[in-house]
Amino acid sequence: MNTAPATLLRSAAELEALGRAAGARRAVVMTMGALHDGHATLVRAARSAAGPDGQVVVTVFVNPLQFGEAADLDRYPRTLEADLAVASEAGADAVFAPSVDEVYPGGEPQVRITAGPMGERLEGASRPGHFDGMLTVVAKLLHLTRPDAAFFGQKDAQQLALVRRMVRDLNFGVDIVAVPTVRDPDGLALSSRNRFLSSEERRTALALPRALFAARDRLVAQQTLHARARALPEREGRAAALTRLGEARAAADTQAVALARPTVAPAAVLAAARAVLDEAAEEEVPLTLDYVALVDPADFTELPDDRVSGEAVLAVAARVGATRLIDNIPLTLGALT
Ligand SMILES: Nc1ncnc2c1ncn2[C@@H]1O[C@H](COP(=O)(O)OP(=O)(O)OP(=O)(O)O)[C@@H](O)[C@H]1O
Ligand SMILES: CC(C)(CO)[C@@H](O)C(=O)[O-]
Ligand code: BAL
Repeated sequence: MNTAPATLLRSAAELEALGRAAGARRAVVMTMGALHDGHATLVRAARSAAGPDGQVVVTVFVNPLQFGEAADLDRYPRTLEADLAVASEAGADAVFAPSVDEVYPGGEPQVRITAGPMGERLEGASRPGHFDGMLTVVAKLLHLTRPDAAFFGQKDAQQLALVRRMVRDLNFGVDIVAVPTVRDPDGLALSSRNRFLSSEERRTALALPRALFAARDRLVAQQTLHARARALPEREGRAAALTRLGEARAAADTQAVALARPTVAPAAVLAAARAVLDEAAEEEVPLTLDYVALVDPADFTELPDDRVSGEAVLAVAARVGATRLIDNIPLTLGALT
């Protein structure tokens, strides 16, 4: 791994001058700085995709266009020196950290990318204009860095889906690579905003991953039960099924339910998550739920209750104190294969 210090580039001209060897692949990781191990994981993935002869560029830019509340923009952590060290350690060759004037020399751009209907759902509904601002800067940074591949975290699942959609709809000709969410050992997804949480707030915030895991466990339990029920020979009656499974009488009824309804419906997955979130709303340091939704990963529309198979994302957003956090988990509905 390349642990030489990454070159700090402050302007588009410096980025242009970086150049690259003929045929060398360039991989880009876009960030708003305050780098943590989630970002480092993206950089390591980019490094291994680019290969030793390729080039990895990390961008660090707190994009005013994607912030609603001025306070959120003002207090966003800015830690460039530490970011350089993290990016270098993870294998970046260069860190492009332009000023706002460098990115928007003519002031706020008049022509922007519009995220469309997907940009108005969930995060888009809570942060109006956020996704237009995000896509506009991602488009600019793609033009400035001209990578073969760009790496994005699954933690910002709706952002990832929108970037994919923009690249497809507008023929950007770049590979978008998704990296799974990196979590602290207690389950909390790493996020630059976690540093604002007091220890009590952090305890409450753990309801986010707990809710997601409870929903996943509910789904898997039902899928497992159904798979076991299906595996029993048809001629065996319910009594024999009971003996085989070594379960109590109630289990036979559950089996009948499992067979009648082959998998968990969206409402049941959501109910498992909601139960955890409702409890957290009653804590002394409470969680204020913004949304919890089971959505289609392609367009972030909510799944109807009769959708019992296929890919899904369970997404949640909540405030704890003054900090707003998001998290999600990918799920596969339907019978175990
Ligand atoms: N825990 C994580 N696991 C994987 N990828 C992550 C994680 N946190 C952030 N990323 C990804 O890093 C990239 C840059 O994200 P960003 O700089 O906004 O960091 P962040 O920690 O999400 O900050 P915040 O949540 O406070 O905005 C995005 O593609 C994002 O999805
Ligand atoms: C992609 C991004 C760097 C654009 O500002 C930002 O939204 C982020 O850090 O996820
Ligand atoms: N992490 C996504 C960027 C934002 O919150 O503005």
